[in-house]
Amino acid sequence: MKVEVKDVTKSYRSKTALANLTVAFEEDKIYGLLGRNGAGKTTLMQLLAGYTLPSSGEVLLNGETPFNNRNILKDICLINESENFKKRLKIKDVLKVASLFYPNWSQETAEYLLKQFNLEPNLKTKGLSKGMESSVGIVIGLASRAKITIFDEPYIGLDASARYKFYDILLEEYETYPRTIILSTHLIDEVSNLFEEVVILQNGKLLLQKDKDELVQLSLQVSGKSEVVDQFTKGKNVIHEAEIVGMKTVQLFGENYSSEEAISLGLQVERCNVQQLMVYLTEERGGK
Ligand SMILES: Nc1ncnc2c1ncn2[C@@H]1O[C@H](COP(=O)(O)OP(=O)(O)OP(=O)(O)O)[C@@H](O)[C@H]1O
Repeated sequence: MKVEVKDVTKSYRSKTALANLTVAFEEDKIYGLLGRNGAGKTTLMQLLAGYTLPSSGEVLLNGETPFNNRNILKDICLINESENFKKRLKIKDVLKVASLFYPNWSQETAEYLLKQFNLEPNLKTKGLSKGMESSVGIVIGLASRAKITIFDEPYIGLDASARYKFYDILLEEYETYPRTIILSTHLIDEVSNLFEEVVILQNGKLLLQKDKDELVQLSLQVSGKSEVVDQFTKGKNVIHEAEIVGMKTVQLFGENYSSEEAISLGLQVERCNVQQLMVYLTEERGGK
């Protein structure tokens, strides 16, 4: 399913959450949707899932607007950080309701995942811990097999081992039944291995959209004696630097910087990771 966001602005009274945003998502890819607090990620995901309408511009899924469009919404599943299940229902009833909504629903996957997350289907959702609620959301998201599955910080309250279980199962599921997965997260280090493409929002605008490996290849981190580092980085696009007692570490971004020259100068060289790039590229001091 083709996802196009065309020149979308979304305002809440005086606040502009998204400003003339144009971005597209391809079929069957895992996207990392990243950005600082308030960058507009949740707003974008809610627009994609038809929860709300843009103030201007268009959100199109296979050429149709998702808002109030059952034909399209059956293929989109958005799991939020705070899923509000009807408290009277048992877990199995919540899953039943979801299964009626999503035509590709896999009951087998749902049952497998319940076991993986140690969820007893007869438990009422009323008494669930935060982590268990998150697990139910994850079960729904994965078992829906919706063509577009969106997770907005889905693991609040999940401990590290449950989160790693989620990442493993997500990848397994994706390999068996490819779909478009959009993952918004602040735990970038944990999740970035899953991303094929990275979309970074900043102040409601698109800062960059790139293949994850290409993104990392465009970066270079060099460390060593300050004067040698300065000699190497002169004229290059520095996105961050830190200096302690005559030693400097500098991150560069924007070109396929050759590591050979830096190594020949005796500098230590490595690529930046996605988390570093998100943080440094969105620093308000304009990158420097
Ligand atoms: N319902 C709303 N009413 C008023 N302002 C809102 C509303 N929803 C979002 N905003 C504002 O729009 C901006 C973008 O918010 P959004 O939740 O989309 O960002 P985000 O990137 O998901 O942030 P976070 O990482 O903190 O969850 C923020 O300034 C937020 O305060």
